[in-house]
Amino acid sequence: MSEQTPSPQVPADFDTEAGLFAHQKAEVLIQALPWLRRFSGARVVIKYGGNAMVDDQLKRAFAEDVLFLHQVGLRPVVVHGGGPQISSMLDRVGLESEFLGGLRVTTPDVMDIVRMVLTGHVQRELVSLLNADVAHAVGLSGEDGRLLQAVRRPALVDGEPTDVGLVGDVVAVDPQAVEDLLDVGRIPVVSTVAIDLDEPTQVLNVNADTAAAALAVALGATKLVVLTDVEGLYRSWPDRSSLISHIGAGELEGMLGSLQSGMVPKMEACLRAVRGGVPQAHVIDGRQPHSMLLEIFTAEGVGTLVSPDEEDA
Ligand SMILES: Nc1ncnc2c1ncn2[C@@H]1O[C@H](COP(=O)(O)OP(=O)(O)O)[C@@H](O)[C@H]1O
Ligand SMILES: CC(=O)N[C@@H](CCC(=O)OP(=O)(O)O)C(=O)O
Repeated sequence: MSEQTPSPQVPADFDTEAGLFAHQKAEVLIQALPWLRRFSGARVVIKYGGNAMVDDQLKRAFAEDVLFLHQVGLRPVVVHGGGPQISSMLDRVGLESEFLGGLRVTTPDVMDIVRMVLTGHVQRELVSLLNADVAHAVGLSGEDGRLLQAVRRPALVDGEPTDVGLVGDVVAVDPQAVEDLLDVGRIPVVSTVAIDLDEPTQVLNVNADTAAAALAVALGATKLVVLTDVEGLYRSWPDRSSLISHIGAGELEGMLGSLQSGMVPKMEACLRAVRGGVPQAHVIDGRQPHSMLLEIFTAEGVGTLVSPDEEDA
């Protein structure tokens, strides 16, 4: 039997898996250098939405990106969602999933499931993926060290405040538990279950986007990156030609009233972050493998960048 030889059409310095020549690989690395310098030591809060956790391969690519950031000297903090995962578990146990004004109606039974799915399932899975080779990641809930403190809030339905049960707004953050982990080189993975400031043994269900923004502000993060299941913010959703690559806080504030569904808390979160002193907030497509690396290490970036207006800066 004759030995297999590489096809003569493929040059020796071409990596077919990467689709790059050796000199192109070197170029990619060189181009990343200014960004590596700029973000060395920077805290980056990454919000990983439940809708972006589409399949195992994408989740692994997400973990690789976080580990890459950590390895090259950034300090990533992962805040995860899990809305679809909560809905699916509620369905399995025969409880209803109801949303009012974008917030889940959260009875005590639903709250038990929210806490169980976020801290016991989604967080554990992400921590395991991040620790597959080296033990860097540690999971915590907003309850730990009173990290996320919330007060109960109603939903707005046709402008009317409507009770949605055990749902809160994060009004205060004690970032010490996260700081402690960062100080010893860990990657914190945060589930967004908050404590009720008015009744500290009670827990509240909070939107993961707004919790991530509050944490980014409290940590003095350099960036908030929100991964979701669209390319970014569209000016006239669902017109795919209307993707906004850069928007200032003032203009975004003017747009908030016209946004729909999941984009409302996401863009409110970006606004809250930049108005709270985070220099850049991004919404990027979590369905694209390695979108986070493209956003952080290329001049073009990807998705939608929200920056503070001059007066906020
Ligand atoms: N202007 C807009 N631009 C982009 N997406 C929008 C817009 N308005 C509404 N959406 C919807 O918001 C969704 C993202 O929010 P959501 O489903 O809550 O994501 P996640 O689970 O990642 O938090 C998109 O998939 C899209 O259907
Ligand atoms: C109050 C409220 O609605 N909380 C959300 C929390 C999870 C979340 O925000 O997850 P995503 O980021 O995947 O949307 C919920 O129960 O679905």
